[in-house]
Amino acid sequence: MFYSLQGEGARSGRAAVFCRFSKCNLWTGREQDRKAAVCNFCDTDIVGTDGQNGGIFTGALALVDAVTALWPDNAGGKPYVICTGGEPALQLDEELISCFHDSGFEVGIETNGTLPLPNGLDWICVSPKGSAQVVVEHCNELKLVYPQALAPPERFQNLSAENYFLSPMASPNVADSALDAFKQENTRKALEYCLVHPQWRLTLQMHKLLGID
Ligand SMILES: C[S@@+](CC[C@H](N)C(=O)[O-])C[C@H]1O[C@@H](n2cnc3c(N)ncnc32)[C@H](O)[C@@H]1O
Ligand SMILES: Nc1nc2[nH]cc(C(=O)O)c2c(=O)[nH]1
Ligand code: SF4
Ligand SMILES: [Mg+2]
Repeated sequence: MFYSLQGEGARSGRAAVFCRFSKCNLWTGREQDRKAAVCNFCDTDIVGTDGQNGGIFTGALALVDAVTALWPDNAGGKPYVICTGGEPALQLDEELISCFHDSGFEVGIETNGTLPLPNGLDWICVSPKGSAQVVVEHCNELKLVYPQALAPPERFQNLSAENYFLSPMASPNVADSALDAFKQENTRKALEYCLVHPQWRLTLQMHKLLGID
C-alpha cells in the first residue's frame, strides 16, 4: 500500500492510497510462467504480501485502518483508495467497500474486467488483457494497453464506458521503462491510433515519468 498520485487515465494527478492485492487470475506472477500467461506484460510484482506496508489482513476493518493511516490528516479533499493488484476482484467484496465508505473514502478499482465486481464501487477502470473475455458490463474508463495482438481496440469500442483510453505498453521491467525504445515505439503507435480514431484518448503512465510509485 502506498500514497501517490493516480498516474493513469481520467483521474490522473489525483492523490490516492493504492491498495495492491496479491495474486491474479491471468498470470501466476512467476517469470517462468510469463510467456504462457494470458497476460504476459505485467509491470508489477503481484506475488506475496511482503511489499511496502504489506501484510495479511483478516478483516475489513483492519485493512481500512491501515489504508486510513496512509491518508494525510486534516488535508481536505475527498480521501480516495484505489484497489489494484494483482487482480483485486479476486478478493474485494461489498463489506470492504462499505467499510471504506464508512471511513469517508471513495473507492476505485483497477481490474482486468474478467470477473464480476462487487456493488458500491465509485470508479471502475477496466483494462482488457489478450484473449480474456471482459464480463464487466459498464465502466467509468476502459484503459487498453496498446498494442496487444489479441486485444485490438476494435474489440472494445462498443463496450459501455464513459472514457476510452489507450495506454502504451511499457516493458515489464519497470526500472528501465521510462526511456526504452520499446515504449517509445508503442507510444508513437498509440498516438497514431488516437489521431485516426478520436473515440480513443492517449494516457501516459505519469508516475513512471515522474519516478514515483
Ligand atoms: C498491474 S495492473 C493491476 C490491476 C488489474 N489486474 C489490471 O490488469 O487492470 C494495473 C494497471 O497497470 C497496467 N499495466 C500493467 N502492465 C503494464 C505495462 N507493461 N504497460 C502499461 N500498462 C501496464 C494494467 O493494464 C492496469 O491498467
Ligand atoms: N501512480 C500510480 N498510478 C497508478 N494507476 C494504476 C496503477 C496500478 O498499478 O494499478 C498505478 C501505479 O502503480 N502507480
Ligand atoms: S496486468 Fe493485471 S491482469 Fe495482467 S498479470 Fe498484472 S495484475 Fe494480472
Ligand atoms: Mg502500476
